[in-house]
Amino acid sequence: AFQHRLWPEIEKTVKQQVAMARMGIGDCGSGWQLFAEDGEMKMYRREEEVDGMVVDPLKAVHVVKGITGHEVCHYFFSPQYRYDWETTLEQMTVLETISDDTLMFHQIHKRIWPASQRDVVFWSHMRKLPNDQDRDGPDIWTVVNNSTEDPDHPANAGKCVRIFLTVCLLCQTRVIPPKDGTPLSRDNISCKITYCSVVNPGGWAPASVLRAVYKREYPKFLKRFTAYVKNQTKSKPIMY
Ligand SMILES: CCCCCc1ccc(-c2ccc(S(=O)(=O)CCO)cc2)cc1CCc1ccccn1
Repeated sequence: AFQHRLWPEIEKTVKQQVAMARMGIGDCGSGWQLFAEDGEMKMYRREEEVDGMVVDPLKAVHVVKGITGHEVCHYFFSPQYRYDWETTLEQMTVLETISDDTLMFHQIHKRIWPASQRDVVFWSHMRKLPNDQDRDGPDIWTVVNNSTEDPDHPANAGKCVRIFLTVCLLCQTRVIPPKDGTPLSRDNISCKITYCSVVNPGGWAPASVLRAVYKREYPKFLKRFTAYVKNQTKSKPIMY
């Protein structure tokens, strides 16, 4: 098939991000600190600064009943649903359809006082991965979003400060077949979600402001997004 100019970068980044997402939190010596918890959802961050800017890596793990990894990735990847669950989104444009599982986006996020407004250009790729741990286990699905350049949307040309991010959503479906051999229902499935992100906020923003924004926005985002997927799928056939 025709190779898009971004394909080598996409391949490399997906493999790298999936490997990192699969790594556990490890013991507390690994620098991961739990900063938010809500039921099955646990959010960790590492405090890191680059040139005095906060670029704290974030890793969230969540287990949600009644949905599959394919469904979670479908609603995360597909542009037509994004305004429904991404509350900080002011504008989203699909810049290029690279393939049916790879898109390029420009997003302008709502301004968060006192920092200046941010925007981001990134490619987004959705992929099913073989479950190499458990051969006959359900597949693993992932979406990787990674900042990229677009000549028509140069960084910091307008009112927004350009941010740079790498995001990996990794989903592992779990099926517990009913004892009595009845057909599978949503009561017998759950999805283990790992969400990893590293965001460079671009222009300078006070560390206290950034950390407060992330502490407030990330738990809200993951809870709202997963509740959205449950609600969208509850009366639809299971998409494995
Ligand atoms: C002063 C604030 C500077 C940071 C603002 C910022 C930075 C990045 C992002 C963001 C977060 C998740 C993605 S994604 O996972 O790819 C999904 C597609 O939208 C893309 C962009 C957003 C926001 C705005 C605040 C904020 C922080 C977290 C979570 C949600 N909102």
